[in-house]
Amino acid sequence: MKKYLTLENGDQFVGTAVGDLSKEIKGELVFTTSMVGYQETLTDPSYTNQIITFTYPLIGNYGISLHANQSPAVAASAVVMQEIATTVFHYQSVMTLDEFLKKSEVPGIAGIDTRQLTKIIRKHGTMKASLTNQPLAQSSFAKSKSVDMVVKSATFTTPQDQHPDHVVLVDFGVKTNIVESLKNFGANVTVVTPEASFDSIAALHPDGILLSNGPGDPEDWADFLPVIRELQSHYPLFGICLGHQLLALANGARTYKMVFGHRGINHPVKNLLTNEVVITSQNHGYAVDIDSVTDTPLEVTAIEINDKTCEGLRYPGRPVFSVQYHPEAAPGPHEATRLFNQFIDLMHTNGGVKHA
Ligand SMILES: NC(=O)CC[C@H](N)C(=O)O
Repeated sequence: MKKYLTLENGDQFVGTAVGDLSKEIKGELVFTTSMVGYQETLTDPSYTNQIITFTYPLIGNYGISLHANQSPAVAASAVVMQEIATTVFHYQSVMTLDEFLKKSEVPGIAGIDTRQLTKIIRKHGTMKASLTNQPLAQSSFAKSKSVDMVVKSATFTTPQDQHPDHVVLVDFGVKTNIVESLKNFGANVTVVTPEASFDSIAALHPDGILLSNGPGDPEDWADFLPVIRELQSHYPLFGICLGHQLLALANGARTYKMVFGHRGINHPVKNLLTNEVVITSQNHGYAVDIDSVTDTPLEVTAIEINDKTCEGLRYPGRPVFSVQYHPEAAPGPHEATRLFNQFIDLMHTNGGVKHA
């Protein structure tokens, strides 16, 4: 069965339908250069409402495991591949990628020249696209908000340890491995939604606050910025990806939409304080305007080597910092995992008490 991928600029690709065969969708077309980790990528909530193109030519060859999901189901709207593996080899595999997509009711298209498609996205930038069962004579791409801001309403805690560091994690669409990484470093985690007020967070007696990753335009979260301003003056705070962008906005810096973003697992980031370079996992389409940080109380601590964009911030004099990349990886290299350690250390030094 054929499937049609139509881009906002009129370009059209024809391929084979995979996953949910009947479903037709629209979304923002992006590409990731990750060679592995398709299951983690597809279930990362930051990809909500996006159509993911994998630049790696063969996807699905080690199947789907019960342990790799970053959220309960596939979060991306659709997937574009050159070739989808039908024969799967891995001892933990419980189903094929095609079965996983079908189960998640997510459509896909295979047999696409993803190299040509990626060149188009790199030239014209990420754009809206649709996946349909019939060729589109003329596609209509209504102006819409970047994503529907649907976030989980559940608040959960991990079992109490004897002396746990208590992290309150504000969930804008968190990846499972951020919660797991905090737990691995001995923290007790309570997840709250961005509807939480400062008082309701303070009532949980946190030792530290984590602002999570999440989909969409950071400017859509303006209502939560006053809460961040209060949180950062009371608690150690760590922002990851969207959380980093929100920390910047809360302090008066600006964000902007990048041409095609950073999505991959080998982005080199230079720490400006130590001159050290780490290879990082990334998935973002917006960035903090590095020049706009100058007029804020924040300091830029890291840049992406290739395009010199802002990758890290800190608030001098306060135990508050953030990174644009994903230290929890999943998928990706584990070089930056120690940032969780740094966060735990800040909570210990600070003792979770008011620091302002
Ligand atoms: N991974 C994320 O948190 C992504 C942040 C934001 N939605 C962006 O695309 O820039």
